[in-house]
Amino acid sequence: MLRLDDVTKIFFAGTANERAALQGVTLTLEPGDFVTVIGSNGAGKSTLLNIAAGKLRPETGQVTIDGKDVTALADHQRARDVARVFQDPMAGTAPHMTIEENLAMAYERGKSRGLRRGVTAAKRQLFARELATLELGLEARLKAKVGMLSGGQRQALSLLMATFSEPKILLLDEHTAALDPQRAELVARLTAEAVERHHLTTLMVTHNMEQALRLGTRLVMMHAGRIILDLDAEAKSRATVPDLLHEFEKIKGAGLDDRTMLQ
Ligand SMILES: Nc1ncnc2c1ncn2[C@@H]1O[C@H](COP(=O)(O)OP(=O)(O)OP(=O)(O)O)[C@@H](O)[C@H]1O
Repeated sequence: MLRLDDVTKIFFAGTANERAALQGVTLTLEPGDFVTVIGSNGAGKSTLLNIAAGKLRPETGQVTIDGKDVTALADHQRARDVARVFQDPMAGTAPHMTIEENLAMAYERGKSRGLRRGVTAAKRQLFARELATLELGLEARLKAKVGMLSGGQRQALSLLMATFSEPKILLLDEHTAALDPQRAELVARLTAEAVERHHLTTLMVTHNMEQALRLGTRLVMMHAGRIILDLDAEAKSRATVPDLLHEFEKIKGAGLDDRTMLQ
């Protein structure tokens, strides 16, 4: 469903600030794969998502979605196929619009311009049904402005907006990191349910190794622009946080000095 072939991304090439963010990364996600991505700061995780989303173009390599070469397509040209939830709960929703207007916008995402916009009675019913799955009572607040919601409620809504129109690829960029532990847990549970319910092909970046092991069907570890570990469902189910730390330690050579991995 999603294929990255030998993808390289270099920032400030040929200057003293040159940064090889991705170095020959090859990754294939089959339909329904839910891959969690971990790695130290600057490992290339966000760049990987940006390349998949079309926010960035690779210097070399190819990106394929559902058999179609999309390497040259910008993010808005992939909008029908790719949905994304960011770390910042404010990023995925429009605060001055109501819950139902936000959902209507997401519903129309990537559809042809000729389609009627706005909220019809049928859509309102659909939105209420979808909101009820969040179990946050938002189905009774369809006309509330999104800016009035808490960070956790807003992130749950962002997740719903990204998933209910069933994109081919779902990209989650540390989407629980800015929430308190209880809300992070809720959004993690909602993520697992939505991915399962819609059978979504998903890439999720997280700094939380325990979460990376618990969620998803496959785990990828990155370091210095490369994939250094790729665990399938079976290997992932047996792996522990100390195992992951050990792998990371091995690649870094002299002991673990990146505390951001320790969560
Ligand atoms: N827009 C950019 N311009 C210049 N350099 C960049 C840009 N984006 C990323 N980089 C560099 O590319 C490398 C990979 O960054 P990236 O953000 O992908 O890492 P990451 O694994 O997501 O890190 P973190 O966990 O800290 O978010 C880093 O060296 C970073 O400084």
